[in-house]
Amino acid sequence: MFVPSNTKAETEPKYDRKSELKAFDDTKAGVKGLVDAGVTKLPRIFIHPPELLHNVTNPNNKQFHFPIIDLDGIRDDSAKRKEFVDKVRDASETWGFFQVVNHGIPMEVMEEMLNGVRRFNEQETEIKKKYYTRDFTKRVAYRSNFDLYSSPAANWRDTLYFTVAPTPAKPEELPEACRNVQKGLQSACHYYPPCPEPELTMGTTRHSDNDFTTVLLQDSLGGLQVLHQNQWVDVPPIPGALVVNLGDLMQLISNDKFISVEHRVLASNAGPRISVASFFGSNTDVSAKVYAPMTELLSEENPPKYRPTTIKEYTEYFRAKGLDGTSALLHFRL
Ligand SMILES: O=C(O)CCC(=O)C(=O)O
Ligand SMILES: [Fe+2]
Repeated sequence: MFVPSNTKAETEPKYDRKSELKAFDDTKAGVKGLVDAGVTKLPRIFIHPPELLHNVTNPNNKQFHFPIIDLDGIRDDSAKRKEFVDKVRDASETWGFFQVVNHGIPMEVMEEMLNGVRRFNEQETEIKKKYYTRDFTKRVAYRSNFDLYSSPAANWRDTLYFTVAPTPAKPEELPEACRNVQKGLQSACHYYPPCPEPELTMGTTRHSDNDFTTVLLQDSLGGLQVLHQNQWVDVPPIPGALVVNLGDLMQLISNDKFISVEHRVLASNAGPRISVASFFGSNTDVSAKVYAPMTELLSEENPPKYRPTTIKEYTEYFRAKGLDGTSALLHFRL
Protein backbone atom coordinates (compact mmCIF):
# COMPACT_ATOMS: atom_id res chain seq x y z
CA MET A 1 0.00 0.00 0.00
CA PHE A 2 1.38 3.42 -0.96
CA VAL A 3 1.63 5.82 1.97
CA PRO A 4 2.48 9.44 1.09
CA SER A 5 5.39 11.10 2.83
CA ASN A 6 4.82 13.07 6.00
CA THR A 7 7.78 15.44 5.77
CA LYS A 8 6.49 18.95 6.37
CA ALA A 9 6.26 21.09 3.24
CA GLU A 10 8.24 23.96 4.83
CA THR A 11 11.25 21.80 5.52
CA GLU A 12 11.39 20.50 1.97
CA PRO A 13 10.31 23.20 -0.47
CA LYS A 14 10.77 21.13 -3.61
CA TYR A 15 8.23 18.51 -2.65
CA ASP A 16 6.33 17.31 -5.68
CA ARG A 17 2.82 17.70 -4.35
CA LYS A 18 1.10 16.83 -7.62
CA SER A 19 2.71 13.41 -7.90
CA GLU A 20 2.02 12.61 -4.23
CA LEU A 21 -1.62 13.53 -4.74
CA LYS A 22 -1.76 11.32 -7.79
CA ALA A 23 -0.11 8.40 -6.04
CA PHE A 24 -2.65 8.72 -3.22
CA ASP A 25 -5.52 9.02 -5.71
CA ASP A 26 -4.29 5.99 -7.66
CA THR A 27 -4.65 3.78 -4.59
CA LYS A 28 -8.45 4.35 -4.90
CA ALA A 29 -8.56 3.42 -1.22
CA GLY A 30 -9.15 6.91 0.16
CA VAL A 31 -8.14 8.19 3.58
CA LYS A 32 -9.58 5.00 5.03
CA GLY A 33 -6.86 3.13 3.11
CA LEU A 34 -4.18 5.16 4.91
CA VAL A 35 -5.75 4.42 8.28
CA ASP A 36 -5.94 0.72 7.39
CA ALA A 37 -2.24 0.83 6.46
CA GLY A 38 -1.54 2.10 9.98
CA VAL A 39 -0.28 5.65 9.33
CA THR A 40 0.64 7.42 12.54
CA LYS A 41 1.98 10.64 10.98
CA LEU A 42 -0.09 12.82 8.75
CA PRO A 43 1.03 12.63 5.10
CA ARG A 44 2.02 16.16 4.07
CA ILE A 45 -0.61 16.43 1.33
CA PHE A 46 -3.10 16.70 4.21
CA ILE A 47 -1.24 19.33 6.21
CA HIS A 48 -3.11 22.61 6.09
CA PRO A 49 -1.54 26.05 5.89
CA PRO A 50 -1.92 27.89 9.23
CA GLU A 51 -4.54 30.32 7.89
CA LEU A 52 -6.91 27.44 7.16
CA LEU A 53 -6.40 25.99 10.62
CA HIS A 54 -6.86 29.36 12.29
CA ASN A 55 -8.91 29.19 15.44
CA VAL A 56 -9.30 25.44 15.25
CA THR A 57 -8.50 24.51 18.79
CA ASN A 58 -10.21 27.20 20.76
CA PRO A 59 -13.72 27.92 19.55
CA ASN A 60 -15.00 30.52 21.94
CA ASN A 61 -18.63 29.85 21.33
CA LYS A 62 -20.45 29.07 24.54
CA GLN A 63 -22.56 32.24 24.50
CA PHE A 64 -24.43 31.27 21.32
CA HIS A 65 -27.43 28.99 21.06
CA PHE A 66 -27.66 27.25 17.76
CA PRO A 67 -31.28 27.58 16.48
CA ILE A 68 -33.46 24.48 16.93
CA ILE A 69 -36.88 24.48 15.27
CA ASP A 70 -39.63 22.06 16.26
CA LEU A 71 -41.86 20.91 13.40
CA ASP A 72 -44.35 19.16 15.65
CA GLY A 73 -47.92 20.05 14.70
CA ILE A 74 -47.13 22.61 12.01
CA ARG A 75 -49.16 20.72 9.43
CA ASP A 76 -52.49 21.10 11.26
CA ASP A 77 -52.07 24.17 13.39
CA SER A 78 -51.89 27.49 11.54
CA ALA A 79 -50.53 29.41 14.55
CA LYS A 80 -47.70 26.89 14.91
CA ARG A 81 -47.09 27.08 11.19
CA LYS A 82 -46.77 30.86 11.30
CA GLU A 83 -44.41 30.60 14.24
CA PHE A 84 -42.38 28.05 12.31
CA VAL A 85 -42.14 30.30 9.24
CA ASP A 86 -41.03 33.22 11.42
CA LYS A 87 -38.33 31.10 13.06
CA VAL A 88 -37.05 29.81 9.71
CA ARG A 89 -36.93 33.35 8.33
CA ASP A 90 -35.15 34.63 11.39
CA ALA A 91 -32.57 31.81 11.39
CA SER A 92 -32.06 32.20 7.62
CA GLU A 93 -31.28 35.88 8.07
CA THR A 94 -29.03 35.61 11.09
CA TRP A 95 -27.38 32.18 11.10
CA GLY A 96 -28.00 30.70 7.64
CA PHE A 97 -28.34 27.46 9.64
CA PHE A 98 -30.77 25.70 11.97
CA GLN A 99 -31.65 22.22 13.17
CA VAL A 100 -35.11 20.70 12.79
CA VAL A 101 -36.62 18.18 15.19
CA ASN A 102 -39.88 16.21 14.94
CA HIS A 103 -39.66 16.30 11.14
CA GLY A 104 -41.34 12.91 10.79
CA ILE A 105 -38.45 10.95 9.26
CA PRO A 106 -38.19 7.81 11.38
CA MET A 107 -35.08 7.41 13.49
CA GLU A 108 -34.47 3.93 12.02
CA VAL A 109 -34.34 5.37 8.50
CA MET A 110 -31.70 7.89 9.53
CA GLU A 111 -29.71 5.31 11.46
CA GLU A 112 -29.84 2.89 8.56
CA MET A 113 -28.63 5.65 6.23
CA LEU A 114 -25.55 6.22 8.41
CA ASN A 115 -25.04 2.45 8.76
CA GLY A 116 -25.18 2.08 4.98
CA VAL A 117 -22.41 4.66 4.59
CA ARG A 118 -20.35 2.86 7.20
CA ARG A 119 -20.90 -0.51 5.52
CA PHE A 120 -19.83 0.91 2.18
CA ASN A 121 -16.62 2.40 3.55
CA GLU A 122 -15.72 -0.54 5.75
CA GLN A 123 -16.16 -3.27 3.16
CA GLU A 124 -13.25 -4.70 1.19
CA THR A 125 -11.26 -2.08 -0.69
CA GLU A 126 -11.44 -4.10 -3.90
CA ILE A 127 -15.23 -3.70 -3.99
CA LYS A 128 -15.12 0.04 -3.19
CA LYS A 129 -12.46 0.69 -5.83
CA LYS A 130 -14.92 -0.08 -8.60
CA TYR A 131 -16.82 3.08 -7.66
CA TYR A 132 -13.75 5.31 -7.27
CA THR A 133 -13.73 7.98 -9.98
CA ARG A 134 -13.14 11.68 -10.67
CA ASP A 135 -15.71 11.63 -13.44
CA PHE A 136 -18.28 14.17 -12.25
CA THR A 137 -20.87 12.95 -14.77
CA LYS A 138 -21.20 9.63 -12.91
CA ARG A 139 -24.43 9.34 -10.94
CA VAL A 140 -22.76 7.18 -8.33
CA ALA A 141 -19.19 8.00 -7.44
CA TYR A 142 -16.76 7.35 -4.60
CA ARG A 143 -13.72 9.59 -4.17
CA SER A 144 -11.57 11.17 -1.53
CA ASN A 145 -11.68 15.00 -1.72
CA PHE A 146 -13.65 16.24 -4.74
CA ASP A 147 -11.06 19.05 -4.98
CA LEU A 148 -7.96 16.91 -4.36
CA TYR A 149 -5.92 18.57 -7.14
CA SER A 150 -7.26 22.14 -6.80
CA SER A 151 -7.34 22.77 -3.04
CA PRO A 152 -4.29 23.94 -1.07
CA ALA A 153 -4.55 20.96 1.32
CA ALA A 154 -6.51 17.73 1.33
CA ASN A 155 -9.15 16.92 3.94
CA TRP A 156 -9.24 13.81 6.12
CA ARG A 157 -12.40 12.52 4.50
CA ASP A 158 -13.78 10.12 1.87
CA THR A 159 -17.14 10.57 0.15
CA LEU A 160 -19.66 8.53 -1.75
CA TYR A 161 -21.89 10.64 -4.02
CA PHE A 162 -25.35 9.85 -5.34
CA THR A 163 -26.77 12.15 -7.96
CA VAL A 164 -30.46 11.97 -8.54
CA ALA A 165 -31.32 15.03 -10.62
CA PRO A 166 -31.90 15.29 -13.48
CA THR A 167 -31.60 11.51 -14.03
CA PRO A 168 -31.76 9.22 -11.02
CA ALA A 169 -29.27 6.43 -10.61
CA LYS A 170 -30.78 3.00 -11.21
CA PRO A 171 -30.94 0.82 -8.08
CA GLU A 172 -28.43 -1.60 -9.62
CA GLU A 173 -25.94 1.26 -10.04
CA LEU A 174 -25.92 1.85 -6.26
CA PRO A 175 -23.35 -0.03 -4.17
CA GLU A 176 -24.89 -3.12 -2.66
CA ALA A 177 -23.78 -2.11 0.85
CA CYS A 178 -26.22 0.81 0.91
CA ARG A 179 -28.60 0.10 -1.97
CA ASN A 180 -31.71 -0.14 0.16
CA VAL A 181 -31.37 3.07 2.15
CA GLN A 182 -31.18 5.70 -0.61
CA LYS A 183 -34.53 6.88 -1.82
CA GLY A 184 -33.94 9.82 -4.11
CA LEU A 185 -31.72 12.60 -2.94
CA GLN A 186 -28.62 14.16 -4.36
CA SER A 187 -26.30 13.29 -1.55
CA ALA A 188 -22.71 13.25 -0.40
CA CYS A 189 -22.12 10.50 2.12
CA HIS A 190 -19.04 11.47 4.09
CA TYR A 191 -16.79 9.16 6.07
CA TYR A 192 -14.17 10.81 8.32
CA PRO A 193 -11.73 8.15 9.55
CA PRO A 194 -9.98 8.70 12.88
CA CYS A 195 -6.99 10.98 12.30
CA PRO A 196 -3.55 10.45 13.91
CA GLU A 197 -2.70 14.20 13.93
CA PRO A 198 -6.00 16.08 13.84
CA GLU A 199 -4.46 19.43 14.76
CA LEU A 200 -2.61 19.56 11.39
CA THR A 201 -5.56 19.01 9.08
CA MET A 202 -9.32 19.38 8.67
CA GLY A 203 -12.22 17.00 8.09
CA THR A 204 -13.74 19.59 5.76
CA THR A 205 -12.10 22.95 5.10
CA ARG A 206 -14.20 26.06 5.78
CA HIS A 207 -16.61 26.66 2.91
CA SER A 208 -20.18 27.58 2.08
CA ASP A 209 -22.34 25.24 0.00
CA ASN A 210 -22.93 25.76 -3.72
CA ASP A 211 -26.66 24.99 -3.69
CA PHE A 212 -29.95 26.51 -2.47
CA THR A 213 -30.52 24.41 0.63
CA THR A 214 -28.62 21.57 2.29
CA VAL A 215 -30.09 19.04 4.70
CA LEU A 216 -27.49 17.24 6.74
CA LEU A 217 -27.71 14.09 8.80
CA GLN A 218 -24.78 13.82 11.19
CA ASP A 219 -23.95 11.07 13.64
CA SER A 220 -23.35 11.66 17.35
CA LEU A 221 -19.63 12.53 17.24
CA GLY A 222 -19.80 16.26 16.47
CA GLY A 223 -17.11 18.35 14.83
CA LEU A 224 -19.26 20.47 12.51
CA GLN A 225 -18.90 24.20 13.23
CA VAL A 226 -20.47 27.29 11.68
CA LEU A 227 -19.05 30.78 11.52
CA HIS A 228 -21.42 33.03 13.47
CA GLN A 229 -20.55 36.61 14.39
CA ASN A 230 -16.98 35.84 13.46
CA GLN A 231 -16.72 32.92 15.86
CA TRP A 232 -16.78 29.19 15.23
CA VAL A 233 -19.85 27.72 16.89
CA ASP A 234 -20.39 23.95 17.33
CA VAL A 235 -23.47 22.39 15.77
CA PRO A 236 -24.42 20.09 18.63
CA PRO A 237 -25.40 16.58 17.53
CA ILE A 238 -29.03 16.01 18.61
CA PRO A 239 -30.44 12.50 18.17
CA GLY A 240 -33.09 12.54 15.45
CA ALA A 241 -32.41 16.11 14.31
CA LEU A 242 -31.48 17.26 10.82
CA VAL A 243 -29.26 20.26 10.18
CA VAL A 244 -30.52 22.66 7.51
CA ASN A 245 -28.43 25.38 5.91
CA LEU A 246 -28.81 27.77 3.04
CA GLY A 247 -26.35 27.73 0.18
CA ASP A 248 -24.70 30.33 -2.03
CA LEU A 249 -27.44 30.27 -4.67
CA MET A 250 -30.05 31.15 -2.03
CA GLN A 251 -27.94 34.07 -0.90
CA LEU A 252 -27.55 35.13 -4.53
CA ILE A 253 -31.27 35.05 -5.45
CA SER A 254 -32.26 36.66 -2.14
CA ASN A 255 -29.67 39.40 -2.72
CA ASP A 256 -28.07 38.74 0.70
CA LYS A 257 -31.36 38.64 2.67
CA PHE A 258 -30.74 34.97 3.47
CA ILE A 259 -27.15 34.03 4.14
CA SER A 260 -24.99 31.14 3.04
CA VAL A 261 -22.75 30.71 6.02
CA GLU A 262 -19.29 29.22 6.14
CA HIS A 263 -18.89 25.98 8.02
CA ARG A 264 -16.20 23.35 8.50
CA VAL A 265 -15.60 19.96 10.09
CA LEU A 266 -12.72 19.44 12.50
CA ALA A 267 -10.57 16.36 12.12
CA SER A 268 -10.52 14.17 15.22
CA ASN A 269 -8.74 11.24 16.87
CA ALA A 270 -12.15 9.70 17.37
CA GLY A 271 -14.03 8.18 14.53
CA PRO A 272 -15.12 7.34 12.03
CA ARG A 273 -17.56 10.24 11.91
CA ILE A 274 -20.30 9.74 9.35
CA SER A 275 -22.58 12.34 7.80
CA VAL A 276 -24.88 12.58 4.80
CA ALA A 277 -25.31 15.97 3.14
CA SER A 278 -28.21 16.30 0.70
CA PHE A 279 -27.83 19.22 -1.64
CA PHE A 280 -30.94 20.72 -3.17
CA GLY A 281 -30.35 22.40 -6.48
CA SER A 282 -26.66 21.84 -6.92
CA ASN A 283 -24.66 19.82 -9.31
CA THR A 284 -26.03 18.47 -12.52
CA ASP A 285 -28.80 20.85 -13.54
CA VAL A 286 -27.81 21.09 -17.17
CA SER A 287 -30.67 23.40 -18.12
CA ALA A 288 -29.76 26.91 -19.14
CA LYS A 289 -31.97 28.40 -16.41
CA VAL A 290 -30.47 31.65 -15.23
CA TYR A 291 -30.51 32.62 -11.55
CA ALA A 292 -30.20 36.24 -10.45
CA PRO A 293 -31.34 38.38 -7.50
CA MET A 294 -35.17 38.26 -7.43
CA THR A 295 -36.67 41.40 -8.95
CA GLU A 296 -39.37 41.49 -6.20
CA LEU A 297 -36.62 42.18 -3.68
CA LEU A 298 -34.85 44.88 -5.63
CA SER A 299 -35.28 48.63 -5.41
CA GLU A 300 -33.22 51.74 -5.80
CA GLU A 301 -31.92 51.30 -2.24
CA ASN A 302 -31.39 47.58 -2.79
CA PRO A 303 -29.79 47.18 -6.21
CA PRO A 304 -28.69 43.69 -7.38
CA LYS A 305 -25.50 42.57 -5.68
CA TYR A 306 -24.81 39.60 -7.94
CA ARG A 307 -24.62 38.99 -11.63
CA PRO A 308 -26.86 36.33 -13.15
CA THR A 309 -25.49 32.79 -13.40
CA THR A 310 -26.51 29.20 -14.07
CA ILE A 311 -26.09 26.23 -11.75
CA LYS A 312 -23.69 24.73 -14.27
CA GLU A 313 -21.48 27.82 -14.31
CA TYR A 314 -21.60 28.14 -10.52
CA THR A 315 -20.77 24.48 -9.92
CA GLU A 316 -17.91 24.45 -12.40
CA TYR A 317 -16.39 27.51 -10.76
CA PHE A 318 -16.88 26.03 -7.25
CA ARG A 319 -15.23 22.73 -8.22
CA ALA A 320 -12.29 24.27 -10.06
CA LYS A 321 -11.58 26.59 -7.15
CA GLY A 322 -11.81 23.81 -4.56
CA LEU A 323 -12.09 24.38 -0.83
CA ASP A 324 -9.43 27.05 -0.38
CA GLY A 325 -11.04 28.91 2.50
CA THR A 326 -12.71 31.62 0.38
CA SER A 327 -16.32 31.90 -0.78
CA ALA A 328 -17.22 31.16 -4.42
CA LEU A 329 -19.99 33.75 -4.13
CA LEU A 330 -17.47 36.61 -4.24
CA HIS A 331 -16.70 35.75 -7.85
CA PHE A 332 -20.31 36.54 -8.81
CA ARG A 333 -20.61 39.72 -6.80
CA LEU A 334 -21.13 42.95 -8.74
O1 LIG B 1 -19.91 16.46 7.33
C1 LIG B 1 -20.50 17.48 7.67
O2 LIG B 1 -21.01 17.60 8.79
C2 LIG B 1 -20.60 18.66 6.74
C3 LIG B 1 -20.22 18.37 5.31
C4 LIG B 1 -20.37 19.59 4.44
O3 LIG B 1 -20.30 20.70 4.91
C5 LIG B 1 -20.62 19.45 3.00
O4 LIG B 1 -20.66 18.32 2.49
O5 LIG B 1 -20.82 20.48 2.32
FE1 LIG C 1 -21.03 22.15 3.47
